[in-house]
Amino acid sequence: MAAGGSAGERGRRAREQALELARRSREAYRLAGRWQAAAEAERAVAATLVGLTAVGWRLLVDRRWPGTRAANIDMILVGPGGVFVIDVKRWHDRPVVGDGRLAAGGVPRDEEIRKLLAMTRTAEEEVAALGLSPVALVPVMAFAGHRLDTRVGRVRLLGHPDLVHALVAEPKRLTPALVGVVAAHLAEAFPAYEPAALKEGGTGGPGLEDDGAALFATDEVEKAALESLLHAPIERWMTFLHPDQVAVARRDWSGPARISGPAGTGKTVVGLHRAAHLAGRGRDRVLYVTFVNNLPRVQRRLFERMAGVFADRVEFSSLHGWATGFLAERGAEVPLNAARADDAFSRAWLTIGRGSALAEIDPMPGYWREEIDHVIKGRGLTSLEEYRTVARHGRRTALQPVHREAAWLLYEEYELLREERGVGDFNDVLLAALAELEERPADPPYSAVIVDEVQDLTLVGVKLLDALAGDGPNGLLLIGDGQQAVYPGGFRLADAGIAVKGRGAVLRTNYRNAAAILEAAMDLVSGDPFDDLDGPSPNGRRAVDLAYHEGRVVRVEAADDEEHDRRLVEALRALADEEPDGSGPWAGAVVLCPSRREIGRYDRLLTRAGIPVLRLESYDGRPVEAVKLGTYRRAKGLEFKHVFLPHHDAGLADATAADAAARERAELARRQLFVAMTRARDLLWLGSVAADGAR
Ligand SMILES: Nc1ncnc2c1ncn2[C@@H]1O[C@H](COP(=O)(O)OP(=O)(O)OP(=O)(O)O)[C@@H](O)[C@H]1O
Repeated sequence: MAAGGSAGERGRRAREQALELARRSREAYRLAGRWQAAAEAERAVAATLVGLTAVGWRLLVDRRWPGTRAANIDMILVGPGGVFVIDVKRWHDRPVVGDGRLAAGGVPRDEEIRKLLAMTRTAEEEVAALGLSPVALVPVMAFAGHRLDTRVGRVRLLGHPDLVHALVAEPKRLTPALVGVVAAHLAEAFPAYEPAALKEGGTGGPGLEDDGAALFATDEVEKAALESLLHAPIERWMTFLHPDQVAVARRDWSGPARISGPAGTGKTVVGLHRAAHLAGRGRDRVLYVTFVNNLPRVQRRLFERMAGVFADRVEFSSLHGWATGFLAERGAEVPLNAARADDAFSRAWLTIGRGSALAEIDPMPGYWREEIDHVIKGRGLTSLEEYRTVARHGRRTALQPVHREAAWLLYEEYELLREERGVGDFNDVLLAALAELEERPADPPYSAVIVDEVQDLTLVGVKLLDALAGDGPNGLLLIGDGQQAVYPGGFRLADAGIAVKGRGAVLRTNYRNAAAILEAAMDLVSGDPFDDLDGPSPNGRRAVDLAYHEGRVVRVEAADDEEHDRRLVEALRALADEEPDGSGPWAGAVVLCPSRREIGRYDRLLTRAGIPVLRLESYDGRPVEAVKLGTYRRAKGLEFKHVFLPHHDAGLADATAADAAARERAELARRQLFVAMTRARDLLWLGSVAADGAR
């Protein structure tokens, strides 16, 4: 067929489509005219919005607000961008927003905002049963006779002429099928208003000039719909969760609360939705804290995509980052210098530790450094008397009084040498922040503090965040899983004086890992008891449901290091053939190593092989066409499509060791490897070298 012929055909189809849209819009406009009860302004707005129904949106007009006798919701519009709860205003005076408040003609109009938010919450409750998160609902105040595009908190304020463009430009959340489902559900929950109860409105249909307006609206709809195609759809969980997850995200807790559950069960996802929910309710900010440094960056980015409107109300920070900033504000900085503090410890070990009773239990200094970091300083102990009797949760060695005395002496020597050097360690930062906060509360306070990966915090860290949040309703939320603790030595919430009884939720469906991957990871730790903040758990085999998806575990046993590394590079290169969607072979891949020592080696190996590398320290969750590289600890809370663990079993060598310190080390190594393995969604590559060929 000649080219001109097909262009002619396309032109004919475009004209037909335009005519169809114009016809539907005119019909819709006539229909709008029949809403006798609606005020003129509402009809005009409805007539504009109804044009969107030609491109798959659903519009519900003048609906009853359940639970009230006379109140109505002007409009509920459901489209790709979510659910818009619309209140139409015809104000003579121009609406003005200042300092987060709405006014017109010098009169505050906050009450109108409050009413619209209450309506939106009712709609939220209704769609929560479908698993729709509150972030997908947008309260909109539409102003007839004004031009406007701004916000008060989560409420969008739009002039009538600005409506369509703004609503269509919202990022896509719902597929056409979901639009239908959600709209049908809302139509049932919010029945059409009974005519008897309606106020009198205009009677006639639109005049001729209005017909023109309707045609213009159609053009606008087409243009806006086209523009919306430019917005990539965001992930499903950013809008739809399991209804139980939505319930947890929206739950009212009368005091500190806790979300737990095994790896990959959506704890962070629920935490992020809860942050959005709480940010939408109050004027104060929400603090979202984790232990790992780079995780807040990734979480902030996810949150911005999921609930951008609240981005300035939720602060994402690492615990130490927050504490450092707080101390700086107070002019009470701690001269943190980890390297010089390490040096102070090494000296203390040489002079006091090495020759003491401690060497009977573990002759290596690492164990005792952890004892100081996680038990003595981590719990904020201030006297040997306290240390003598403290329960060392999570540590497997039984210390006799002589060992506790020796450990305390080592601690005192370390403190002395550290202070002589005029430097602080990470614990000093938290201790100073806690002391500062106890003396003078933070101002302005946060309405809520959400702590993710709480199992990795020290007792002092948790006390600090508890002091910051207070014990009011919905103030403190602790999210975590003791099975994934990657640091030794834990605590019980009771030690921090935090009571969460009756305020807990446990998530049990793993949405991340393919079955084979989860099975392999679970096998590794199923025999290990672990501590889970409110008490010990006898073994590591836990009941988890799986949201099915395909994936595999590849085990490679090489004869020597050289072969091992060669096969790693081959496996990474092979990804290039497996990515049919053109997203690039390496964007979803990570190579993880047990400690920093191995990182340089793999960086060089991959770079030499021409594979681009991005260290996890610099990763912020954005898709980058490079293999990510980092330690098991750095990978906390993250997930990747393909996870490669070279020499994955090298650290498990003393798994059968007889003495308690070695057993504890082996247990910790298994837990760290477990965390690394459960980062994998579709492919887990486990490299090892036959015993006689190992490095
Ligand atoms: N309702 C859901 N529907 C689909 N996917 C979901 C749902 N909830 C969570 N997910 C997916 O499960 C993955 C794991 O979620 P998340 O990271 O919140 O789990 P987690 O419990 O915090 O994991 P971990 O403790 O291992 O860090 C997320 O990538 C998300 O894509």
